[in-house]
Amino acid sequence: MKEKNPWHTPVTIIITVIGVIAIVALVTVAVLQNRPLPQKYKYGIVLDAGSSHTALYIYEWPAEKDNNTGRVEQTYSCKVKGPGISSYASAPLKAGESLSVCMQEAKQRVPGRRHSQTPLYLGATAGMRLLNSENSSASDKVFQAVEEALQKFPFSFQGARILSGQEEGAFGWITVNYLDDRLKQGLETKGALDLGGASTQISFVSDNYDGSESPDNAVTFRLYGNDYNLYTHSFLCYGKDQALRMTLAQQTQSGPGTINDPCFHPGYTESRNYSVLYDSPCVSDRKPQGPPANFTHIGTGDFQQCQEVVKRIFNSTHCKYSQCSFNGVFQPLLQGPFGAFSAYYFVMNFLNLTDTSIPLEAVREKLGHYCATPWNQLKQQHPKVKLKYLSEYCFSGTYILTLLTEVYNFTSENYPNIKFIREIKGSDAGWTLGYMLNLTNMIPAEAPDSPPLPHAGYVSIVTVIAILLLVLFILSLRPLWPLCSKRPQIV
Ligand SMILES: Nc1nc2c(ncn2[C@@H]2O[C@H](COP(=O)(O)OP(=O)(O)OP(=O)(O)O)[C@@H](O)[C@H]2O)c(=O)[nH]1
Repeated sequence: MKEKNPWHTPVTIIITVIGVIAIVALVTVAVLQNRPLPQKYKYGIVLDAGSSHTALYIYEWPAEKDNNTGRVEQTYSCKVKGPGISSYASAPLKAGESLSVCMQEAKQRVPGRRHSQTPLYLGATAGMRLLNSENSSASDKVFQAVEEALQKFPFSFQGARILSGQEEGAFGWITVNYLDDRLKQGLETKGALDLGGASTQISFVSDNYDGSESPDNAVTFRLYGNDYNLYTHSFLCYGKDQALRMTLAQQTQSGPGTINDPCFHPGYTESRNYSVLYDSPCVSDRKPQGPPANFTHIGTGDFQQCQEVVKRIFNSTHCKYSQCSFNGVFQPLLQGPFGAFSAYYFVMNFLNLTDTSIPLEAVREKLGHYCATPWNQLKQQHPKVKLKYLSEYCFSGTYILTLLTEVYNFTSENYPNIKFIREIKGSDAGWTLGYMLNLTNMIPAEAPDSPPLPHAGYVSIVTVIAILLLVLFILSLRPLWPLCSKRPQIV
């Protein structure tokens, strides 16, 4: 008689089939449930209303990562045609109109279904700070016009306001360190050096600064579980355009008809209007009495003399703190790497001086050579560069070098710690990203929970467990094995 194979009993077959189905179902559900969803994005728009011009930035981040950050990226930037909004004090409506081309572009770039949830911010910096201090009603009218213009767009407009110098410095520092992934990882931070048209900011963390000396320069943050005591200062009127006005004011104090300016190239001659030059709160109190309407601005192209003229706009005679940069402003010991952006980058990039491993002496020599280049020769060499920019690079380069080495006290040892940067990982260095991250609460105070397993890791673990279960299941049927392996006996 043929002995029945115990594997062929209906109960065993049913149990085996159910077990296999259960395991397959378990793996399938795990894989499907944890499959990465098609990415959905959110957007934010920030308008940087600077003294020299306005720029629009669009940022994008995966929708489900709101609170986890690390992934916000600039996807688009648009330079508004014309001057900064503070220049429209006498025709405020034009300030609003000037934004429309970039805003229309933003409307195209942000998907329509996201328009109403996309926050739109406008932050104004030193140009509006100066206008507000000089004529607050004119500044209010400019803001009113700008707000009315922005409200016409389908975004979620969150208001237009002037950033304080401290905010501008601190948000620039956040941007640089966020993009460098230094905050999330709790790494040593990078200082931020920002040179605008009307103000300049220096922000860094120093071990010898805890905010007790000169508390006005302190900003404290808790980001991703780490505490930071940031030193920051914004020098109003020390952006490169206003600094140029101040050096010209130094040289025209007695109201001459002609000035020989070492910061401009030999052969450069321009007629300038006294009223236009002194039409800024940075210099208006120094306007000479009864000057002629115009003066002739003649370049002599001498870097060393230019540096002497530039140095005169920094007052280092008084300091009530342990140490100061200038104008009696406290500055702790410089520490760590620095990112220098905005005009620092534009100017040093044009001058081919972004490589900070070049010894300072060689940088001075190069600048000396550049400043001495005749104006006509320079125009021929750079036919496509805006004449205003081209004429000012000698002054701007000298100003930057003087500010960094004579005022902030960078030396040959720590000058190489500076990196001149325009952008980091595709996002412009500047205050706008830090501002948006802050207003949208995208940088948590505490470190986010450790991330779950990556998808592939999760699937592998589930598969291994399923295989183990299958093996265990087979082993559990072991009592049937001897029967199964016994050769059927024929009686
Ligand atoms: N060479 C060059 N200079 C530029 C460029 N864009 C802006 N600048 C100049 O660089 C300086 C700083 O520009 P921004 O960083 O836009 O400064 P801003 O926001 O207008 O000024 P603040 O309100 O003081 O922050 C200004 O003098 C601008 O005229 C550029 O593409 N090339």
